[in-house]
Amino acid sequence: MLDLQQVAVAYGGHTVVKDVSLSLAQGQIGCLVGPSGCGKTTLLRAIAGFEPVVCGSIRLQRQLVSSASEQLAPELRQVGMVFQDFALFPHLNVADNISFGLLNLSKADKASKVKQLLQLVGLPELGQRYIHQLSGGQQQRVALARALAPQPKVLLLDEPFSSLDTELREGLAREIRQILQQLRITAIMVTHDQNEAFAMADMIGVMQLGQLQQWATPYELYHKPLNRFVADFIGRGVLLPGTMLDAQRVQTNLGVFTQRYVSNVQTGDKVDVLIRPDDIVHDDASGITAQVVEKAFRGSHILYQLKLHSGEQVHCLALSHHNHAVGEQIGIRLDLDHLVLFPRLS
Ligand SMILES: Nc1ncnc2c1ncn2[C@@H]1O[C@H](COP(=O)(O)OP(=O)(O)OP(=O)(O)O)[C@@H](O)[C@H]1O
Repeated sequence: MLDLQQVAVAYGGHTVVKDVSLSLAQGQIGCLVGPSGCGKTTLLRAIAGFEPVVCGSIRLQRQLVSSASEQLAPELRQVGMVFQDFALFPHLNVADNISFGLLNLSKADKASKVKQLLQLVGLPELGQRYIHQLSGGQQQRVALARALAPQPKVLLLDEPFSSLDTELREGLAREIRQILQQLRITAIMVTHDQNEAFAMADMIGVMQLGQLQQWATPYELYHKPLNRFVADFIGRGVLLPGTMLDAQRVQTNLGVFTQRYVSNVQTGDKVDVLIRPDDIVHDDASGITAQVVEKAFRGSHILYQLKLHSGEQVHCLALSHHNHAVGEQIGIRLDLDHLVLFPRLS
């Protein structure tokens, strides 16, 4: 449906997006994450047709829309956009904002379409309100309805929730996912927030310095990061030093761990083992202890930052009735479902 092959985009001869290949099937939602300046918005703008590609190709429903020699104008791509600042018209009411892009429709058809869209985004009563009379979350729903009105082939969302409260974001991301799934709209969203990406995406792309490091399902990305950058970027992972005892067992300061599959490592190799907060279980009966350095209450859980006796620090997600003070030693054990290892960079 949406297919990018080896896309490169440059500003004034300086390449800021390099060799990006990804694809989404009809109705799938993709998210792009990565540090500031890594090229996420530029890639989105290239898909929309606002930036030309210097290499590679972009296809929408098999139609070539961008290549080094061809460039379909943005207005001919049938791409919808939702922006961070909503970009709604303050002098128009909600209904008129939504119907703004609906050309060639009778007044009655426009009204019926607007009614249907307001229903879809959960604002059936608010058509006559002005934008300043809406909350941030409601404004973003209107922006979504406006982008969906012309029935775009693909919807692009550029940090659509970043000006909203944290508590609102994840809920709205899930809700918008349901709306898009209901319509089987293919969408791609840029975000800074991993939780938002996890709530929204079928596929997530992690970008670094203009390159796509991994394009995978949220599960795969979390559990099988392809490289250190992805492991480090996604999900509060810590890389704990270890030494391979043989091709499957690794010795660390938290004990010996066995991997089910033989990977590309040999006896004696120095490696780093990826440890996520949910891999470390708080266990009073364990002989291994660590000191609480910091704690963050998360309602049902507490996220502890712990210092091992060797000095390394790890995170531990414990049930919140296990409430310990900073400075206390607590028992821990490692409960790893599978090992993610990277050869140590010396
Ligand atoms: N119009 C422009 N002209 C020149 N360089 C630009 C332009 N827009 C962006 N850049 C540069 O291109 C690179 C990628 O920018 P881009 O906005 O795509 O990153 P991003 O990942 O979306 O960042 P952020 O998360 O901060 O929004 C950056 O180095 C940026 O400075």
